[in-house]
Amino acid sequence: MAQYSRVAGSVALITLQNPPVNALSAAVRQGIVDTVERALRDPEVNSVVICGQNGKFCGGADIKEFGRQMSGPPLVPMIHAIEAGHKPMVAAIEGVALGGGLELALGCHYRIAHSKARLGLPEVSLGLLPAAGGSQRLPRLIGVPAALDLITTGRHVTAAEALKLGIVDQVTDHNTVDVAVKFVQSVAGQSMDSRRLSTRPCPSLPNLDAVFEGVMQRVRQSARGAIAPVACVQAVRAAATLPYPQGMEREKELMGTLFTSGQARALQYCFFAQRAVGKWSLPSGARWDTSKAMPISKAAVIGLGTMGRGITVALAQTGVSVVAVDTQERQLAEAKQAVSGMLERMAQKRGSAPPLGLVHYSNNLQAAADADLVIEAVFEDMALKESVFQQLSAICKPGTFLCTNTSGLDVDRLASHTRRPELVVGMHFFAPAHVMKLLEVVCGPRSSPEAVATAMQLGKKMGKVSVAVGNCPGFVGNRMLKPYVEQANFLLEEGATPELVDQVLEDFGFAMGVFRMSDLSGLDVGWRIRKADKLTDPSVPAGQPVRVRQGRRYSPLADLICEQGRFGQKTGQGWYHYDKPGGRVARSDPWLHSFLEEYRARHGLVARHIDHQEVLERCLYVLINEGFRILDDGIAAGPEDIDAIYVFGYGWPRHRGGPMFYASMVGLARVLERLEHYHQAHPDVPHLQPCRLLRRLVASGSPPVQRWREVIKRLHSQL
Ligand SMILES: CCCCCC/C=C/CC(=O)SCCNC(=O)CCNC(=O)[C@H](O)C(C)(C)COP(=O)(O)OP(=O)(O)OC[C@H]1O[C@@H](n2cnc3c(N)ncnc32)[C@H](O)[C@@H]1OP(=O)(O)O
Repeated sequence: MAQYSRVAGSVALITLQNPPVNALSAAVRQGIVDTVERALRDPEVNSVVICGQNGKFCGGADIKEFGRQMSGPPLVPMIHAIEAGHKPMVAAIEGVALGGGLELALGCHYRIAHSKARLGLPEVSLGLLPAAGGSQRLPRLIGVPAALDLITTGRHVTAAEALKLGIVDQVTDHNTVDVAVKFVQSVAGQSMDSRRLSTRPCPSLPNLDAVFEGVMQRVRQSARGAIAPVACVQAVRAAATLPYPQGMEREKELMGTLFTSGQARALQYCFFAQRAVGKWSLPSGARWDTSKAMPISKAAVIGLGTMGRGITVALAQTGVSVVAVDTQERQLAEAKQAVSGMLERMAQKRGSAPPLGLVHYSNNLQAAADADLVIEAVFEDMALKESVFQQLSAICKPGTFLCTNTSGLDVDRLASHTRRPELVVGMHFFAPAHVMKLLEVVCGPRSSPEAVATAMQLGKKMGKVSVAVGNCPGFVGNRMLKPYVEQANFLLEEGATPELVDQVLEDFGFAMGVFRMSDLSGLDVGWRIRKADKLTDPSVPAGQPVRVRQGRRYSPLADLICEQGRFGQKTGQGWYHYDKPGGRVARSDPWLHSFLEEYRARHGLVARHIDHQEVLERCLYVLINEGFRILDDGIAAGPEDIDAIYVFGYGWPRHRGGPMFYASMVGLARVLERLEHYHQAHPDVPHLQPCRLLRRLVASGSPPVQRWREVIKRLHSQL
């Protein structure tokens, strides 16, 4: 809806009303059309201000309407009518002007923003482009390079940057509507001809072709197969090269392709999935909106390796005072330097002072005594972590939350080593912890609602997408990763190369294939875990083939690589070769290829041709199958939780929506059929056996992913 009122005698005030963000639903668009017509007709009105209710101008088109039959007046003629109007119209921008919201403002003759407002055209992150004239008006207003930047990245800009770029005419710290009303009165009666952006030429640019070619190349490289960023460049090119009406035609044509694409559906699903995981609830009754999160003003981080350092930085960035503890003097000294360096570099980028004073260092666990929350990030070793938890339990004040950054060990077992197991939760960060958006909050069976709520809220404050998950080996993300990596190793045994597997996964859209990723993370980490799981035991029982462990197929390839001291990037050799230890550029390694040949010969394996489809299906479907098991076991509340974990923590291409969404797009029956096929070919790989929940969903007609919870709800939940 849009409310019409008269202020200061002759100014029509149109207020968009659609909480929480005044999205341009059919009703709002109808309201705007009606009220603008009324203002233009009303002889008592000489100017118009458009604003949004509750301090928010407009969050753009109503994304919830996208999958449905469109109704109500379309945006393009609505904005055109505003621009063509003979009375001056000013957008009073508070809160946000995003997507269609900013396009509406660009149709106005002037824009005045509050200093705290954020503006942007984020359509690209929903798989779309600004198709209500935004791709044509913005370049005419601020020039091609700046418009390309905003439209292809979808980034939000502050009011200050918007003023610098020329998007807004004025920024105010006062009441924006009052300022806009005063302003519009001052221009009432003037000609608006020069203020209509559609009538302006795009500022000319030397080497136009070269600019677009360069941008297109960059965009294609970083888009990893996403089509919207490419269409955005094409639309801006139309603005730069065609008259406005033809440019609008091109914008419409490009949007037509995007709007119905699977990628747009996937990205819009991701938008809602990200919000859905914030509304967590546990079978214990604990919920996001009723469980009390405790304020955390002082935290302690124990163990200052890579993870501990990143977590310290992330906490300090949030304004939390941190005591960073490591009992090894050398590690402590190195950590001090590294943490300060990271804080300084980040502050320099932001143009603010680094929060160095918030971080204190100690070599004594006792320093954690008065912390509100402790995050243990010591070496991934159960005995060591148990000992740390035992000590923390004795040292810390009553009520201190004890969190572990373990990537997969039993949180409940750690809790049992404390006097207050209800205060223990997992906070599983992803490296680098100050950059990566994901946080798995692991709820043990005894974790209290307050402990979960506190960890979830702290994660949110740190800018993370926090997902509540249950306690099992590897939790959600790493549990699914295990069969994926295992399948990749089996493919090598059967004739594939790391280059082939990585290429297929990167073509799918992963930032890095599984082998390049393993080299980056360090191969020794998994080796240590397999040793702890007794999988690498050299004294395999007599007569037992070495490619079978614990009754199932096992590939010792990664162990053999580690035995050669090849731990990945850090040692300069792993699945690939690097020019030096710590080198980043992965090169094909002839040694590895001969090693694979010798390995196959030793085990009587004959290399066969493996096509891209098999690589993709075996790697992805086995991971998805484990996702179904996780849902069936009640370790994740819904498919959105798994998808958010994979998109924000594991480099799953966002335009594919996450593994569970992808499965629903492929078709559950097809995923089931292919898993059955591969399981038949590899009966000694239990992970390929289709999971019960997948069969159940197929039997119930393969409902869309948004309705899986109805089937899962009836199953046992461990969350
Ligand atoms: C050929 C056909 C032509 C069709 C033309 C279509 C044109 C499309 C152009 C567009 O405008 S696309 C939309 C562009 N806008 C956005 O991408 C903005 C999305 N929203 C946000 O980024 C954020 O929500 C926010 C506005 C910055 C607010 O962030 P905040 O953290 O304060 O709150 P949230 O938790 O994110 O959101 C609160 C609540 O509001 C819902 N919501 C937000 N934006 C929209 C929207 N544009 N449409 C519908 N709903 C929206 C969000 O889902 C939350 O809802 P919940 O139920 O409370 O979870």
